[in-house]
Amino acid sequence: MKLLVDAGNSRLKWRLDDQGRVVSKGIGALDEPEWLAGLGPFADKISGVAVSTVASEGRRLDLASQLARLTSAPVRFHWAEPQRSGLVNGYTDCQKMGADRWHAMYAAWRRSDQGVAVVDAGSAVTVDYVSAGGQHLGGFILPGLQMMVRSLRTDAARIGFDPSQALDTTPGLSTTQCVNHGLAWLTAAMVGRIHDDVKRAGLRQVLVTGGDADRLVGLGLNAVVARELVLDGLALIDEEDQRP
Ligand SMILES: Nc1ncnc2c1ncn2[C@@H]1O[C@H](COP(=O)(O)OP(=O)(O)OP(=O)(O)O)[C@@H](O)[C@H]1O
Ligand SMILES: CC(C)(CO)[C@@H](O)C(=O)NCCC(=O)O
Ligand SMILES: [K+]
Repeated sequence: MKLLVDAGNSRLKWRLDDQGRVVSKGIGALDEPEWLAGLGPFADKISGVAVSTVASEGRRLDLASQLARLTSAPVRFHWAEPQRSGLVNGYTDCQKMGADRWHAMYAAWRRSDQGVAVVDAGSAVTVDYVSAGGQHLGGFILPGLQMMVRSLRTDAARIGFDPSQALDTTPGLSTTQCVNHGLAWLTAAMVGRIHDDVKRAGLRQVLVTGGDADRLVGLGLNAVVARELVLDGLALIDEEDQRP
């Protein structure tokens, strides 16, 4: 049984796979080791752990010691790579790319033989384009929804509002509306830009993952929701690396 871990900046997602079958999964927080409790019953069946993380080095080491308390199985951290099975990273310095982006892109590349856009709507939002030939054409990094809400709250003294999941993009008539509609309006504009780029680059599909995936679809993103794209790519890569 293999434990897959996607440790993002705010949340951690885990999944237990056994020969391609999902045995169990969960969500936790890096700072709160409670998530490990859900794994207790499986601990002695874990034969290996694969991790994709974009957390700081300090938190990565905390995670490593949490995992060492759970299991003595080997823990493998996977990072962005220059290339793999036909997918070519467009970064000149691949080590600088977040592992989550590479793993999501790899899963997308393996499940589609056409050009694809990969959108990860997490703490930060990332957009990456991959041509039909597997060339990473580049991407974008933007603040995520909670990050934008937080910055308005923290850095603008007179902006008091109640955040909502509103998808209304009409002009607001109160502070709360102006903020919530503004965030939806901004996201809808991003969705439009993604559609333009996809058309221009001749990509055939958009895959979206991350905590705000449904919100993007709600705002018009023409995409297939792939909830665990990072874990899917991580699973494929770890499997390939373990093969003799
Ligand atoms: N139960 C939830 N808890 C926290 N965030 C949630 C929840 N449900 C949806 N979200 C949304 O998900 C976003 C965070 O997404 P996600 O959990 O994919 O991020 P992450 O993997 O921690 O971050 P990243 O990978 O970008 O560093 C937030 O902006 C928030 O709006
Ligand atoms: C952009 C995030 C935060 C998205 O999770 C992550 O992929 C990351 O920390 N990336 C490092 C910078 C880069 O990808 O170029
Ligand atoms: K993520």
